[in-house]
Amino acid sequence: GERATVGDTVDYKIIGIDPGAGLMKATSQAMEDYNLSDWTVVEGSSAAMVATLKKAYDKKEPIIVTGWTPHWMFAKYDLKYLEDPKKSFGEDENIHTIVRNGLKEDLPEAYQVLDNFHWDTDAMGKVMMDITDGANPEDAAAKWVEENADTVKEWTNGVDKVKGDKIKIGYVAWDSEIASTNVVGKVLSDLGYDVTLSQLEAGPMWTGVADGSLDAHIAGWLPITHEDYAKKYEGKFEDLGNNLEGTKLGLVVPSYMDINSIEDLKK
Ligand SMILES: C[SH](C)CC(=O)O
Repeated sequence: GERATVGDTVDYKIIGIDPGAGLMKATSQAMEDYNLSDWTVVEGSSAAMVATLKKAYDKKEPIIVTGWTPHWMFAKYDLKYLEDPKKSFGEDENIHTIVRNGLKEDLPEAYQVLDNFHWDTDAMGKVMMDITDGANPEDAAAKWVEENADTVKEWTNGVDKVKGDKIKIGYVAWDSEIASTNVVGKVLSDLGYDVTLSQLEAGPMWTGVADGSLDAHIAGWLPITHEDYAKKYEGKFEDLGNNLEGTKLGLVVPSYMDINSIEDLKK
């Protein structure tokens, strides 16, 4: 019979992550832009997506997932982004530090550290790799902080220690944000804060900073990925700028698949 189409080989499914992620919004945009009406994007979680990827990859089976950089999966598996000629996934972006209004007055030392916090995809990648290799996030963060004292010093230089002030930082269980939030949490607790890291979905994370129930999150994928959240809460948070540059979103496949563009899904 005729050659199976790409869709046939993956049951017309793209393995996605949590529905609140901007990546999922961009993926449905891509479904529209490339007329992939007979495809479905499976909602789940970042952890479920990588588990499904591993299962297929270990058996060299076809699979298409929603992916992003930085992510440890690119170091662990031989993967490639499908080209996105219609730019449904936008361009490279940055991750911003988002804090509640009033934080500067209430917790000036934490505000200063959050404003100074900045690192790169290599640094984040190290922490992510340790976590995926079995370390618990707190230990992986403590190890990185110990091994990168000079970088941490840039963030805390001239900032006074505090005596147990409480601070609550929200994050979504994306591998990148599990890493960054545990590193910042460790630095703040070394400064004397009583730190709570609160795992939420993306919407409630933004809502929490806007209504003041969270002091901050360092998971602001902007300008496009989280534009809906940033617009919805405009004026109700302070954007302290980039804590990491050069992120990317898209559809990701193992290199053993002979497709290279989202256009190829039409076949
Ligand atoms: C999944 S990326 C870490 C962020 C997002 O898509 O909202």
